[in-house]
Amino acid sequence: MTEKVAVITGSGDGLGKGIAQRLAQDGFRIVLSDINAATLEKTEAEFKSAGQAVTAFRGDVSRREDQFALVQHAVQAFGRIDVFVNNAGIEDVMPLDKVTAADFDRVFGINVKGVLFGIQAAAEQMKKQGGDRICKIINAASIAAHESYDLLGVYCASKHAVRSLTVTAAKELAPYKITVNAYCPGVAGTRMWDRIDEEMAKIHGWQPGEAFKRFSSGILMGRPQVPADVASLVHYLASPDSDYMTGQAVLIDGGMVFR
Ligand SMILES: NC(=O)C1=CN([C@@H]2O[C@H](COP(=O)(O)OP(=O)(O)OC[C@H]3O[C@@H](n4cnc5c(N)ncnc54)[C@H](O)[C@@H]3O)[C@@H](O)[C@H]2O)C=CC1
Ligand SMILES: CC(=O)C(C)=O
Repeated sequence: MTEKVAVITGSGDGLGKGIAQRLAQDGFRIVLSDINAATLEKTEAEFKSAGQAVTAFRGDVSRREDQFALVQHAVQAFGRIDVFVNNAGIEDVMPLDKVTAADFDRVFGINVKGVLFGIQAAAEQMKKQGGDRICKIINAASIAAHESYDLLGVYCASKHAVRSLTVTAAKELAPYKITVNAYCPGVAGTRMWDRIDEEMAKIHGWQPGEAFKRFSSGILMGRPQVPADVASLVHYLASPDSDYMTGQAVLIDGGMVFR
């Protein structure tokens, strides 16, 4: 049987890169995608020098045509798609009374429309494959999909929307043998948290690192997470072990939010 193929958006850096590394170790052929050409090229070169089967596509998940072009690129390179990870996302740090229409559209354009377009593009291809294997769509949600935090209102609303899209897509795509689940990380020290920390410090007059420390201080496992923690869950969601699971938004946060 042909090797499986996984597409991961926002995989030039951060959690997406960690997920791509884990799925490559699991034997998937990897399609990297990111809006940032520099990190994308660097990550592709790292995968190639590790001898992994990889291709890269530069795209913006908020553009529907880019998501469909990403799927075309994957199929041209590797013939099929088994797993599509809608990982790319952005944050926004401000109180609700400061949010402009443009701020809202930027966050929802990437975090929500990006996931919707990814689901549409991936499902179209997976349906064509005819259900020969169970295919998996896996979305990045967050603890912010289960809880709502001050200064992160629009971001939290966008991640609640991702949870909802995950359930609807699971219901609509089950007849085609496509499962749809989401992973919900907690606090990971990626560039996203560097930016959140910087913005919160400006608003509260805190020292650099303080917001990250405050958010991480109650984690039961005693440390913030690293990309490999999140990638372990995505490994499971991408594997046949999760074939009977769909429509779930699973927390992987070291013990922060309990649902
Ligand atoms: N870092 C954390 O603590 C948490 C992150 N998450 C979610 O996990 C996902 C990944 O987060 P991080 O790796 O921390 O973020 P990050 O900011 O470190 O990396 C995100 C990657 O996505 C890319 N990207 C941004 N906008 C894009 C677009 N329009 N099209 C394509 N690629 C784009 C960036 O260039 C970057 O490589 C996001 O959806 C985020 O909301 C969820 C919970 C916690
Ligand atoms: C970045 C994130 O998802 C948070 C703060 O929950």
